[in-house]
Amino acid sequence: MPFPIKGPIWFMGCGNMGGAMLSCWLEAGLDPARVTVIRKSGEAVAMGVTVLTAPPPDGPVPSLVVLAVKPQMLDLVAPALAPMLDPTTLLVSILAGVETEALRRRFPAPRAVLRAMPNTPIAIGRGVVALHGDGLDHAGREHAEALMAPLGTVEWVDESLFDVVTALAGSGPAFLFRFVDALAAAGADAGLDAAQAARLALATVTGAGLLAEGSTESLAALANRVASKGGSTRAGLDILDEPSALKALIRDTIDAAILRNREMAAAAR
Ligand SMILES: NC(=O)C1=CN([C@@H]2O[C@H](COP(=O)(O)OP(=O)(O)OC[C@H]3O[C@@H](n4cnc5c(N)ncnc54)[C@H](OP(=O)(O)O)[C@@H]3O)[C@@H](O)[C@H]2O)C=CC1
Ligand SMILES: O=C(O)[C@@H]1CCC=N1
Repeated sequence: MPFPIKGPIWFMGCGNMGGAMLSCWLEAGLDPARVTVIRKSGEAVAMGVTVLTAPPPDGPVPSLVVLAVKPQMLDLVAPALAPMLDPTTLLVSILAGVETEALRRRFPAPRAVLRAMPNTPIAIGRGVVALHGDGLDHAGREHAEALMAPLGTVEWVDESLFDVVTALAGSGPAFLFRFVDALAAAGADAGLDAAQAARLALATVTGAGLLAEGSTESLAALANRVASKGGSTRAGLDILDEPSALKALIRDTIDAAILRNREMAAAAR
């Protein structure tokens, strides 16, 4: 399938996330000659991609700009970038917390603004990308979905819930990595070799995720398949299922992340 957007494509910032998005798109057939990356270090990205430390002063207006700097850098990069855009530019922002209105104030020209919240597994095309569009018609939404499809699962979310989806899916991989580490550490504390425990914990989580993905059964039913009545898994689940245990811990974790997203949103307003 041809890349869904024609014309020049700029990345403002190309670190963990910008870099992963770009790799996915190049793998999906994007011609690197169409891409300009603007990044502080000027470090090379991929063969054929132009890398600059400031927006190109002349040349064609970009059809697509991906904002992929840290939210705190927004006001540093916006003044030089905004005048280079016109109504035909699709502005995509992956900045946590920063709302459409805050983007529009800094980038008044683009007709369409797309907020996207990816997560790090996009690097292998198995991420989650939550989207909220402003100024997109039906065709524009279809283009946005096609643009993000190589990255993984794409879902539209109302902007009022963007901080929540950022906490759940954007931050989610970090929370899960901690869980896997905790599983491994508990195994090691109980006597397993630490490296072996780490391998087993990761393989268990990967296998369980794939099993759940391919199953029509609920997660509760899948857990019950592991836990025989009166058996050892049930004894462990009884600890996790205490009202003040896992659910409360995860709720506090997600709430803390949501709160921080809201603080960043307020700062950008
Ligand atoms: N990490 C994650 O899991 C997720 C992050 N996000 C969002 O993605 C955005 C980027 O995060 P992430 O990729 O992790 O961050 P990184 O620190 O990896 O990347 C930031 C990029 O910004 C560039 N940059 C910094 N200052 C400037 C400047 N003055 N001019 C131009 N470029 C500059 C850096 O350039 P250089 O590389 O040359 O130093 C780098 O390429 C954030 O807004 C974050 O909220 C969203 C979802 C998930
Ligand atoms: O921690 C952050 O700010 C971003 C948001 C989602 C993942 N990383």
